[in-house]
Amino acid sequence: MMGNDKIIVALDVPDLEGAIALIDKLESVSFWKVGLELFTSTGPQILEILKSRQKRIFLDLKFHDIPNTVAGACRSSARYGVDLLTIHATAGKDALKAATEAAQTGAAQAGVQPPKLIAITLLTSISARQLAFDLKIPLELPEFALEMALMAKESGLDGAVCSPQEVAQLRQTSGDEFLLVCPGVRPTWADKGDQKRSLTPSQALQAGANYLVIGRPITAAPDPELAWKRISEELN
Ligand SMILES: O=C(O)c1cc(=O)[nH]c(=O)n1[C@@H]1O[C@H](COP(=O)(O)O)[C@@H](O)[C@H]1O
Repeated sequence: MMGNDKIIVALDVPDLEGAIALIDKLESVSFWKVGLELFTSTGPQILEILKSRQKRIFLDLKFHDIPNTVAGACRSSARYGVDLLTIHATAGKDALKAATEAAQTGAAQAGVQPPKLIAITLLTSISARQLAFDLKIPLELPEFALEMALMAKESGLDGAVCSPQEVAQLRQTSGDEFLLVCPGVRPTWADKGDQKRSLTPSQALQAGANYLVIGRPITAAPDPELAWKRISEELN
């Protein structure tokens, strides 16, 4: 299958047992995302399990703190030898720069490849209305996402996380080398849940995403294998 190496499946489950069951069930998934729920529960043990199965890892801990603290977190994360790592762009330029350097340092200390550090532009669960009325950001949503991505790029990050609805514009502005990862992806037959700015997997890839992050449409499906197969087939 061609399309499915571009899909990162979100392992959003509460414990190690549930995670292992999914990894074993979805054998052909090669790239898994470990996020706040699972990592808080299991710690690095889940990373060891994924590595022992030769899987690629997106460690999505979405750091958002002062420069010194995010740098420390990125240094520690990079030692695990993960492939992708996230930080919020709104932590600011100094934090983004410190994080970039620290990720390199941590990886070098452990003798592993440094992760690609990518910035969250604007969470895909936020609507244009919420951006304006709750967060009081006086910019149009696409412009805000773009500004965050450009700041991340200027600060030396490898890429950004954005919704599929902004990815075409970000691709056009940030060039071919900048990694663009899109969560908030929904096949036509799946529930939107809390995602506000979604497109289908094939639309998101056509718009310029390097990777798609998909969780519940696969992991919460009555038959996760079937859902995974269906999505992979829709992409090919
Ligand atoms: O960093 C992320 O991966 C992320 C950023 C974002 O803006 N929106 C977003 O949904 N995510 C993650 O992507 C996954 C989406 O999961 P589903 O909505 O179940 O497909 C979750 O694990 C989120 O934590």
